[in-house]
Amino acid sequence: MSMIAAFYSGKSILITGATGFMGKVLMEKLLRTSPDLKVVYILVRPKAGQTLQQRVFQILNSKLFEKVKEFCPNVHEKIRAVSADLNQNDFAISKEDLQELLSCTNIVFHCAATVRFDDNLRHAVQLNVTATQQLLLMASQMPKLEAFIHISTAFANCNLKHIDEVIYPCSVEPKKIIDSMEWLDDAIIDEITPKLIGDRPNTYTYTKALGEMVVQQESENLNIAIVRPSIVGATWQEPFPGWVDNLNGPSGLIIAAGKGFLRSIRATPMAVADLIPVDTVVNLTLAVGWYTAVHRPKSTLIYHCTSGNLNPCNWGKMGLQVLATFEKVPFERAFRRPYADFTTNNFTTHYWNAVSHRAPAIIYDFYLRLTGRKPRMTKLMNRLLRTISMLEYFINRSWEWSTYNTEMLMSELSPEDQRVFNFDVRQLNWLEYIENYVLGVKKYLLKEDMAGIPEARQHLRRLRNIHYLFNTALFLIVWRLLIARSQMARNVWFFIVSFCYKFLSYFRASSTLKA
Ligand SMILES: CCCCCCCCCCCCCCCCCCCCCCCC(=O)SCCNC(=O)CCNC(=O)[C@H](O)C(C)(C)COP(=O)(O)OP(=O)(O)OC[C@H]1O[C@@H](n2cnc3c(N)ncnc32)[C@H](O)[C@@H]1OP(=O)(O)O
Ligand SMILES: NC(=O)C1=CN([C@@H]2O[C@H](COP(=O)(O)OP(=O)(O)OC[C@H]3O[C@@H](n4cnc5c(N)ncnc54)[C@H](OP(=O)(O)O)[C@@H]3O)[C@@H](O)[C@H]2O)C=CC1
Repeated sequence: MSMIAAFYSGKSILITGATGFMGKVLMEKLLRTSPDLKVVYILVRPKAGQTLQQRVFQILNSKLFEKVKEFCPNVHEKIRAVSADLNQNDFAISKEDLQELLSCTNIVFHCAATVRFDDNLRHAVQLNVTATQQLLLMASQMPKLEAFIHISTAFANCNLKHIDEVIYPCSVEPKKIIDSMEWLDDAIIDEITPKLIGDRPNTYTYTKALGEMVVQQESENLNIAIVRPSIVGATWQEPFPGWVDNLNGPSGLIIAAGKGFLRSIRATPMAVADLIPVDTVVNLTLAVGWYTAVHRPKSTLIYHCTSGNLNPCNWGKMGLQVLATFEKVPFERAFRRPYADFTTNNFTTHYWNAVSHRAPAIIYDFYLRLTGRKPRMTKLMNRLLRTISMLEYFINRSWEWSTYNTEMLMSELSPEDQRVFNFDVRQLNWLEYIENYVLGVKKYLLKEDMAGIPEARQHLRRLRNIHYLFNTALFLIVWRLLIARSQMARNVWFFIVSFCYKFLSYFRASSTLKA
């Protein structure tokens, strides 16, 4: 019997960010392994014209939740969606809901965050710092609370090269930042943002670091732990391999490469690709929840959920495997045949951006205009290049994360728990994982049917022929122009033609002699 699964039975669990990538997998695993839990409260906001109920209904009826329904047929009854917006004061939760949350919650998993790299500081602070502070305040009023688990990121301190499982202070106190957001106007905030974030690449990593400091300040009153995942990718094993439902991290770029838009990217092939499957993160998070509640460690423990020091894979190996998988399972309706390469300096990056990204987009838009359609490729390509520029920081560096606490926790688990809540990334076979990831992107993100593969192959063959035709035509045009304008080109041309003629004559003569 799993001790962790038994621990969550009968418990009331509060999850923020349950509609997000990680939150959904967390909720699924909890319900599947502990179908006797009392209730899962999820803080949800209405979004994109959908009510809370519609959002929850959509999630529970998705492919991800198919398996859980076998273990927990009354899954709908176990979930209680509470209307809440973490951008609002007191989360705009109704008094009755708040009362119920405060009096019943046993465990809190705080996953909600803005993960956008380009968010303005005000919004990132509101969600990643102020909302964390408010949630901790709520937690301090929960008499039955056993553990509060905060999800941070391994990149919160990406300005350092070696990162330990400790909280590193930021130069300005989070309380001061929160206060200043109240009275500073947007223009001034934008101006001071680069100074505040310092040598971090974006507001996301900075505000996640501030969020950790807020957690630390509350750690005397509460039983808290922090989980720091690195780049969270598709599921490895559970509930099935390859599940992914958003474009964050590598997923968006896998699509861009598979559809033939992405041709080159500035990346360091030998840099460690510190990817971690989402189900591994969830297993560790649930184990941390159990350990924190049952063992009540004296201080706030931080757990790195990373792969680099235990089972490293680099971007070069990952990129090659992604491309190899496109050969087996091509994506449908590609713009060009999938092929991409890494560049390593500014000059080649700009060159290939112009030649392989911008020029084909301009040509295609010209073709769209000619055929009376609206041009769209240049806009799409600009967006892709902007996305790449935001991710480049993470694919050109390597970090070392110590995993002492995570390994300690692994050794504390029973063999059954090590199996059910497996977070031992040493068992991960990267080539298999990446292949399943690409397949998952095709099936669950692009919603493409495997039956369409022959048609996709046929489409790629057509693209190859167009490519050859285009190159030949381009060569002939350039050559014709050169011959018309330069004596030297004419001389070279006559030399090649006479050489070919002599070679053919010799070949013909020698074959006649042999006969
Ligand atoms: C040797 C052989 C070489 C072979 C090479 C082969 C290449 C194969 C691919 C290899 C993959 C390499 C992958 C490297 C990836 C590295 C990732 C590093 C991530 C570090 C994570 C740090 C850990 C964390 O804690 S953060 C959590 C993760 N967060 C993110 O990833 C957020 C990133 N996204 C953003 O910040 C924004 O979305 C942004 C700024 C990128 C774009 O903002 P914008 O306002 O322009 O767009 P959106 O409104 O968001 O969306 C517009 C449009 O674009 C689509 N889209 C969104 N994100 C992505 C994306 N990442 N990639 C592609 N497309 C994206 C979105 O759906 C929208 O589409 P619409 O159709 O308009 O709706
Ligand atoms: N994905 C990754 O690569 C990594 C993620 N992390 C951390 O993991 C956690 C989960 O990330 P992930 O699942 O990928 O992120 P997602 O963007 O998929 O999910 C974010 C969640 O936060 C919720 N949220 C955002 N704003 C609000 C709001 N104003 N009110 C209520 N809820 C809100 C979203 O709700 P809604 O659906 O309504 O938008 C969503 O449920 C985050 O803390 C992130 O920092 C750490 C390392 C890497």
